[in-house]
Amino acid sequence: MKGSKFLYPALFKTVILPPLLFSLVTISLPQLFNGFFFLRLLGYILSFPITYVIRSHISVFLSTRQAKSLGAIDIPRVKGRWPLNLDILVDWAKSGSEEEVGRMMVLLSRKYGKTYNTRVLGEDQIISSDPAVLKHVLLEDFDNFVKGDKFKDRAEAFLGDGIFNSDGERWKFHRSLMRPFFHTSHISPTLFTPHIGRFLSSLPINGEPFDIQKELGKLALEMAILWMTGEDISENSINSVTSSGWEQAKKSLGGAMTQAQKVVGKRVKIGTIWPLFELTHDPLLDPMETIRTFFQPIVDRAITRENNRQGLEDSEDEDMHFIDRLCEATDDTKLITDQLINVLLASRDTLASCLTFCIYVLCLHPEEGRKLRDEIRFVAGNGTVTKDVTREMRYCRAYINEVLRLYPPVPLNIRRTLRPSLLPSSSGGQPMYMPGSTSIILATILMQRDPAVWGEDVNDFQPERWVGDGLSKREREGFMSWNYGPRMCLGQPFALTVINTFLILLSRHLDDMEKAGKSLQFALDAQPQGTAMPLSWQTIEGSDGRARDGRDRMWVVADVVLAIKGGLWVRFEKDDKDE
Ligand code: HEM
Repeated sequence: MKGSKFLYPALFKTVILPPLLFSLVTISLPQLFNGFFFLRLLGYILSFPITYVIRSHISVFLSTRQAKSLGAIDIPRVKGRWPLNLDILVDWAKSGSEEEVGRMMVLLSRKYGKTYNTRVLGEDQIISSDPAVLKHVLLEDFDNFVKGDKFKDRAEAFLGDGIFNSDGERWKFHRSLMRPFFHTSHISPTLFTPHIGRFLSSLPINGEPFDIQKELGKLALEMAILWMTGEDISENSINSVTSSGWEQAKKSLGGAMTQAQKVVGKRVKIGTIWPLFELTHDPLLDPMETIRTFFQPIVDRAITRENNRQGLEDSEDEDMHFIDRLCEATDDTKLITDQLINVLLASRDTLASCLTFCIYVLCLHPEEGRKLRDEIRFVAGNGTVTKDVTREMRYCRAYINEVLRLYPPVPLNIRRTLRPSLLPSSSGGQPMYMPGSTSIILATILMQRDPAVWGEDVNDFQPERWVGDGLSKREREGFMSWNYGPRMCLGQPFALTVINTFLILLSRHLDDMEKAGKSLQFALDAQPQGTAMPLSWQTIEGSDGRARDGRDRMWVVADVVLAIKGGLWVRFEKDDKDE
């Protein structure tokens, strides 16, 4: 059975062990129970919560003792309103995909500090937004903090044996295999310029509202596939594969990726007993069928190309794509496909999220948008977008960094200890003891919005803070949108090339629109019902720490990545001054 490696031991501990222990009690003390059927029944029923509570107390006792022996302290444990902190579990489950998860974390950190243990159902669950802890986890004790076998087990059918789904030596193998392919020399803005140009000119300009977040999701998918495989999968494009099955898979690829991500996300949320929720069907079968149908002929063709290239003296070809470099390095078809799926997962949503928030901020803070466009006009003019041009755009880079600081596409990350670890604290003091086989949620978004790290103007959108040598060591270490340490994002050069190119072309498009007296504005009236941000959050008092202290105008949620609830609805509107 799928997932049985973790399920059976868990079932033994929670379902079999308690009555077994109670049976031992009844056998050793027959005089107490013989003839008292209801007492026995009650004993069996109570054996479950009692064993749970005893196990929980034993683990707390052992952890505290171990902490003391190492000169450390316990990580502060949250004291919920209900036994075993069940209220936290319920709040967590209810808030699910909403940004209220972040809200709960803020409230808890106000009470317990930047690192605390929610300890739901007697199981340690550490959460931290302390830069010192994040650095410790992602860099200083890197080998000890892994994605873990449990995650691998839940994502295996989707990510197979890919970089995202591996640790230790296997991860090192993937990383060293793929690193050279992400080098900036293999990524040129000219690959994306026509595509982004077509995207921008397809946007409605007659005042009709449109959800640009959704459109950017498609664009990010298309650009990732274009760079990885050379296939243009945008509408009306001509492809090297033509079968009707493949055409169908091409159309459904984005949806299939989202579905597969949701299934894995749900498994992670349910925890060890996820296989029990999939006894009658495997929800990954359909999306994986689509994803594999899409990639298989593309991989087959790349392998044929590689075979034809072999033996040729100078096989380095300008038109080589990520897939060709993979085929050059290995002929393992499954490995190649797994890597493509992993990179697609890593790139599509993060890129779409960053582009979405670049536009959101452009509409929200027109003054900074104006500075961005002035620089683009000055540096890039109307010429070809090249790496030299993008390198010159200092304000643009600062703008992107500031977007990533306030709206990190991956707002939370998670790791698991192999062995116990001693967590530091930014405020000094004794280290905190974290047991082995325990998960920690790294709350990047809270760290990047923390006044203790970024100063009192933390919630202001201020690209200037990134210009020159403006950033302090504390701030530099408090920015982890690309992750940190050996597992830092491999796709950064790709992502920045696309984002820079996009902003240049967008700026030119906005200039053209301006000549026609139109500007891009929020279309709040078009926001689907129930997704508009509550009005009370638009003030410091009403927001109570949400919505960047009342600065946001749209409801930001932590979905698969950071996103805007209901979509980012905008329109090209006639400027008031022209009316
Ligand atoms: C703004 C866009 C992006 C952001 C903010 C971002 C951020 C991140 C983060 C936070 C991680 C660590 C994830 C983890 O620890 O589980 C990561 C890993 C990774 N990213 Fe990105 N990413 C972006 C775009 C991309 C793109 C476009 C690609 C590929 C073309 C890519 C490829 C990867 C890969 C392969 C990894 C795995 C690295 C490893 O495990 O060693 N990313 N990225």
